[in-house]
Amino acid sequence: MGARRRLKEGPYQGDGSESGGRRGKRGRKGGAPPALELPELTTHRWHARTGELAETGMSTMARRLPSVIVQAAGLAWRASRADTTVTISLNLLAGVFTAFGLLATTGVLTALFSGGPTPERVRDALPALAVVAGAVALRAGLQAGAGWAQARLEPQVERLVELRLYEATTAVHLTALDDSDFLDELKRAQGRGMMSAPRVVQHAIDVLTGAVGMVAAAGTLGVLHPLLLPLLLLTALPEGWASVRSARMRYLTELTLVGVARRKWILSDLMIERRHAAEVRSFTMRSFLLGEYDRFAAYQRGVELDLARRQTIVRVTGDMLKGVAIAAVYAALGLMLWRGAVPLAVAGTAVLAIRAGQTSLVNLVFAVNQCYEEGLYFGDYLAFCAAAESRVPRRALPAASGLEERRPLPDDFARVQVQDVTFTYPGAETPSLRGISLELRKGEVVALVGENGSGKTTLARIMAGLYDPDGGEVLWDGVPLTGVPPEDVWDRVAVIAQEYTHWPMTARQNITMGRGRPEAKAGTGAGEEPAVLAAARAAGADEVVAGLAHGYDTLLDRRFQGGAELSGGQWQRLAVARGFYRDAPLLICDEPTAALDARAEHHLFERIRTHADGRTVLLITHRLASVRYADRIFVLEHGRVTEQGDHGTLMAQDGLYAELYGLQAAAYADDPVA
Ligand SMILES: Nc1ncnc2c1ncn2[C@@H]1O[C@H](COP(=O)(O)OP(=O)(O)OP(=O)(O)O)[C@@H](O)[C@H]1O
Repeated sequence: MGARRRLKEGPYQGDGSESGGRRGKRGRKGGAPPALELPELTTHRWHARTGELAETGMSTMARRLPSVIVQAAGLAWRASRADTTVTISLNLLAGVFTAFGLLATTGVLTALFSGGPTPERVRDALPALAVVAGAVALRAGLQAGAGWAQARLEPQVERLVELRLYEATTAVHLTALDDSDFLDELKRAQGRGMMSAPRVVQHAIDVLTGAVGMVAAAGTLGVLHPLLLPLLLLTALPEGWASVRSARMRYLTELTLVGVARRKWILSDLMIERRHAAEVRSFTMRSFLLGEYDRFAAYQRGVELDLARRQTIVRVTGDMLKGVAIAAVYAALGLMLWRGAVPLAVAGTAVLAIRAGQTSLVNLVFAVNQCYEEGLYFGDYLAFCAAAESRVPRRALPAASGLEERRPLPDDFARVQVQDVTFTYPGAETPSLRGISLELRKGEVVALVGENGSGKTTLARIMAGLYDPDGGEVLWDGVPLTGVPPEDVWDRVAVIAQEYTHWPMTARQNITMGRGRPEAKAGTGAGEEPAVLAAARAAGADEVVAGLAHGYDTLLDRRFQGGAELSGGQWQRLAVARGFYRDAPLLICDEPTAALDARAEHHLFERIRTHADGRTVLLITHRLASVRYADRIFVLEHGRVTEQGDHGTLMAQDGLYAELYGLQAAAYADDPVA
């Protein structure tokens, strides 16, 4: 409530953050907007660049700019050599014609300002006028061609950077996605970083275009009279300063509002998404959510109004300085004319050249600023891609050397051995697995049981080749999983995961995911691929599909027209069918029945008990009645195997298993208390 009142009273009163206080004393260097009062947003790493930008002066920018331009050029070159070449060469040629046209203007003016009757003077000026017209037309054509090539470059650059990022994120070690720093860098790279790539290319080309225009105008002025060159700089500087400062203010404001925008986005998601709608109503969340949204929106509005005010001051100051500079330039030109230092025709051309050069210089300064800013974000993107690529397991790379000398992973196995496996999640203080050893023989059903957090899912993920153990090995007939490409392991393991994806695709694709055959037939059952039908029947998903409007072709996502929604248990039946469909020798079932009704659960465990068509099954479940038929049971406690054996042995041991089993059995007894 306190924070809310503060915001309502005036967004910038009382800055709670240290950086905001310091910046306030220094008078918000670089046009940075006031810092946020909301501690959860001020500390966010999204602001990492704010300070850097605020502190960066023009000289630092000029020093670092070449490397940004080289990166942009490299990116454009990789995206399309032809379009990059065309863009650069046409821009250079356009500059040549600009200078040519300006110089030809002197001829026109000389003819017009000479003595004699007017029709004669006009006639004399015609050849030079034709040259000017030709140069202007050619320059316009060249600029249009350059613009077209530049527009073609943009989507190609976007495609390149998107692909590079997603190639890395889908290949990195799964542990990277448990690392909060990595996730943070990923968000920055995927959002602002990726967006900056086409912009950095575009601004680098703008820098080139501005520089070429400048050189053309400056060259012309230099030819006309060397003193005219500084006059050009004098007129362009105030406007250049104003546009850079104003852009930087806007930029810093946007950056400071990123946290607010994210919060607003999360809140709007809560208020419009169907999946939250029921809880928003039943927990009477409406006024809370609207109030929170309004709080952030009010803050944003305040910051933006403040920006508009500060930008106007800068723009007016720039315009005033520009007026003074232009007056000084015309006074200087007048003086030179009066003294006879330049003829009238040359002074006329100089005015035109100064105007052209002024526009180019303003564009150039602006483009340099933009290029530098975008370059910072592009740097984030590049750094993330490099970091992500270094976290792709080396053995996953196509050219991984040394692997070919090792033994390949067998298609099937006689036994899988887990030897003294230890594992700690990144950033975790305690290990999740401590020296686990167990063995699975072909065709067995082996169960892992234990209380919440004992390490069952973690072990299953290591056996599925998703995590590499910190110590110890998982071996398939003596071949360590860490020595073969991970795809080879994933290909031979089917996982029915505890948390599975509701793939926003058809029912068929939800079953065949990753193994789907392109020729998979459409239809509602009769023409369906037998393996799909068998997997669906085994999981009870056939009943789910029978109730869908378009059978296996039904899209399972309500966000699309005609899309259907399933219940939790129906989704789980599809997830189980997906596991059964995948013809892999090892089937890992991690809590496969949590959402199933009693009949479906019984049916599924019956299937697993009969060894799921001869496969080896690793079963994780808290339903101990279903575990009693397993060939062997391993009990995990705090990441260690503390008991092992079949049901009878473990009951006789009277340890944790017997206790948990007894508790569940008692719940079904006629008189639980007895
Ligand atoms: N991504 C993760 N990052 C950090 N720690 C994790 C992560 N996933 C699990 N853990 C921790 O590892 C330990 C083992 O978790 P795991 O999911 O393997 O347990 P489990 O036996 O499968 O539990 P449950 O019966 O609740 O499914 C827990 O202490 C958990 O907090």
